[in-house]
Amino acid sequence: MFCASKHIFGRLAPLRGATTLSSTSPTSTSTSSTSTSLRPSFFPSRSLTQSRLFASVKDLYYYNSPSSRKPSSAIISPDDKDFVKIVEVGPRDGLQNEKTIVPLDTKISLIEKLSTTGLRVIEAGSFVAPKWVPQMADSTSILTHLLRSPPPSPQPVTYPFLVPNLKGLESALPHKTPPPPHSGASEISIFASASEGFSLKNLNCDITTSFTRFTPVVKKALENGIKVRGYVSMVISCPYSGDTPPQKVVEVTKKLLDMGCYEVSLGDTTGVGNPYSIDVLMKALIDGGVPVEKLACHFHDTYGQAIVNCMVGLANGVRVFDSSVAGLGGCPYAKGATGNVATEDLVYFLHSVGMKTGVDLEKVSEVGAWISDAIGRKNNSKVGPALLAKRPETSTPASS
Ligand SMILES: CC(C)(COP(=O)([O-])OP(=O)([O-])OC[C@H]1O[C@@H](n2cnc3c(N)ncnc32)[C@H](O)[C@@H]1OP(=O)([O-])[O-])[C@@H](O)C(=O)NCCC(=O)NCCSC(=O)C[C@@](C)(O)CC(=O)[O-]
Repeated sequence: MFCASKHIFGRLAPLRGATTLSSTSPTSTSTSSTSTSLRPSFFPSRSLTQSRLFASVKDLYYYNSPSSRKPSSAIISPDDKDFVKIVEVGPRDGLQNEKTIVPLDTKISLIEKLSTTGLRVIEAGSFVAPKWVPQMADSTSILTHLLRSPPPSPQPVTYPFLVPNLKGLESALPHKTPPPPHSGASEISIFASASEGFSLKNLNCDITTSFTRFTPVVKKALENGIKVRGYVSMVISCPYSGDTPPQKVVEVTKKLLDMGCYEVSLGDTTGVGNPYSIDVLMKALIDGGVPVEKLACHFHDTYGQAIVNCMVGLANGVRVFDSSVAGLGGCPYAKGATGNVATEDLVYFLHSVGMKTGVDLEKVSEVGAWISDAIGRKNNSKVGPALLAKRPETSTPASS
């Protein structure tokens, strides 16, 4: 049977080298019909990138025979060459922007239900200042619960927590004294910005200061055996600072990797990216020496481009994608930003091109329906409701 990912890798490697984006003059890129968010002024002329992009997409679909497009929800090894890791961010990114505080029991139920779906990474909360993000104030209780009563799951699951500073790290470290005793988080994420404006809004400091604060956090976390993931926000454009130069993303990504992050997730926080701008960014990162296997894509779906942007990430060799069940979410400091790409839609897409996630699409769709109902939100997944609507009426819903 034809292997999709082999050909994506195999054929894209020469493409990357062969295609030179030489027309980089900002003046040559501006036309009256293209808004800045579609083609940021830092970005090169469209035609060369277009041919490269179309070749990548053709690789992804043309060479993937229909026989390989089977749902793959069986438990599979992360070492499988077609494996794509999904980082479920619903309980954190998905809920952090909810105005009404979601009860702790609902958050824990969400994490427990997600744990049964085959997901291997579920971001469970964040140790940030409660006056800034009150919705995440109960994250210590969530960690304590997960450590005391690990959710039953058919596969090993990691539950990372966001940490902005040393005070946040204290909550993630093992506690020997009550209340409450716990043995610590196994993974944290630090979150930087590629734009000064968002850094000031989100972290209350500029990018340089944020790194001064991250340095001791990463050092202490690693000393305590805690893995550290990095985020870069506003990788395409920022509502406060305008378009983000790809080189700035490269610089921030490299800093995060150099300081000890094992993986960096690229946040299109406001979902303004499109296949063109994402492709240019991917090329800048890869050509800039960032190993693609250390990258993850974290795309919000504000403009409905998240799935196609994930396809561009996949075609460039990315094998880690962040998503949120039912497309929950938004960012408290990015006005108008809506949720991440829905996990259900991402899993459907990945399976359709022959990649393996280990995620049971039907089960995760049930969780999406349940949480949307539980918090009174519209389900932003397209696939979940469509799939569940096709089920025979005798099926039992997940909410029972
Ligand atoms: C970074 C700070 C803390 C600076 O906030 P600050 O106000 O500059 O900090 P401070 O050191 O001056 O402290 C102010 C108060 O906060 C407390 N405090 C201070 N730190 C903590 C902590 N860790 N945990 C609990 N409490 C804390 C501290 O104790 C003090 O309490 P007070 O004396 O007033 O009672 C603040 O700006 C903050 O919490 N920011 C987080 C904002 C946030 O969570 N944003 C959303 C997540 S990022 C995101 O969604 C993007 C992402 C990752 O998904 C990727 C993408 O899509 O782009």
